[in-house]
Amino acid sequence: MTDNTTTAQTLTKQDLLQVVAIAKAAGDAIMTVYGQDDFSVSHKADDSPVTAADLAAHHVIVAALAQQFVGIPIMSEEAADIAWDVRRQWHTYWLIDPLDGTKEFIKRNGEFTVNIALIHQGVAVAGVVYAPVLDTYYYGAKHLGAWRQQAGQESPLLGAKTPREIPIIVGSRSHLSPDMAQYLQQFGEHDILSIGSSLKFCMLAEGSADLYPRLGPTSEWDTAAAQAVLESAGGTVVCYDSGEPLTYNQKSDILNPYFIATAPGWVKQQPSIDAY
Ligand SMILES: Nc1ncnc2c1ncn2[C@@H]1O[C@H](COP(=O)(O)O)[C@@H](OP(=O)(O)O)[C@H]1O
Ligand SMILES: [Mg+2]
Repeated sequence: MTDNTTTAQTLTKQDLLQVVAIAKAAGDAIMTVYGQDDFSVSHKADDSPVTAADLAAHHVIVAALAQQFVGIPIMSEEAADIAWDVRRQWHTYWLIDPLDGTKEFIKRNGEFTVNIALIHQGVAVAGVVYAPVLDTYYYGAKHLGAWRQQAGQESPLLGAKTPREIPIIVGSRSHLSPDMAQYLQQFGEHDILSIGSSLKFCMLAEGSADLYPRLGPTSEWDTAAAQAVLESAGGTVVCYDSGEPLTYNQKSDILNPYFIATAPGWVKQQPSIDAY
């Protein structure tokens, strides 16, 4: 695919694997910084941390996407100052978070990801999530399906085989909101797993967790790629207030509303009669 007539509908599996290769190149750039004894951390205007790794990955991705998918606009967390009047005209664009989970990167716990999403008419239609330390790729497109690749082996993402008796709920390692505890009261017995970055969506897609309620702030680039993967695997991501799918580029504000992500096949268990 080499021209700007490309739309989400014509993205092929080969195109998707090209984006996987771009994510790998960005991951390599991140790992060069990760391997250094000391790297400096600065803070952006919103006080979120940024490192040389975020910027290196950003440059790798932007250069490669611009070369391989000519004419498709790009928005990155590290180059987000694009006027709403400009980007509201975009029907198709790349939305990237070169390093999601910067706090986890700084803590060196491996729970960070490279995220590249293709947005078409407000919908995250394709995405690649790469966790370099875990050597794991998650990728998918709505019209193609979703896959995980580990140690060079690709397998389809299908969620959990049967609903679990005790659901596994995932939350942020670094940003657990007070609203979350209240929300969780509606569930009976459940297990909670904390993990950084967009890996939470991927855990739903691969069936290692069931529910990801995000009752706290995220930006559109934090969620787009992983939402595309999860929905391509059969899961859902809906706004907490409206129950409508989480969308992109529909408002000038880049912050997402609260949302609930569910694994493929998730069915909320009704409280058993013993609970009364
Ligand atoms: N107050 C806030 N406003 C906007 N985004 C926030 C935020 N607090 C956390 N986030 C987002 O949450 C992401 C990390 O998610 P998690 O806590 O699930 O690991 C961060 O991504 P970055 O690491 O790319 O900055 C950041 O964008
Ligand atoms: Mg992020």
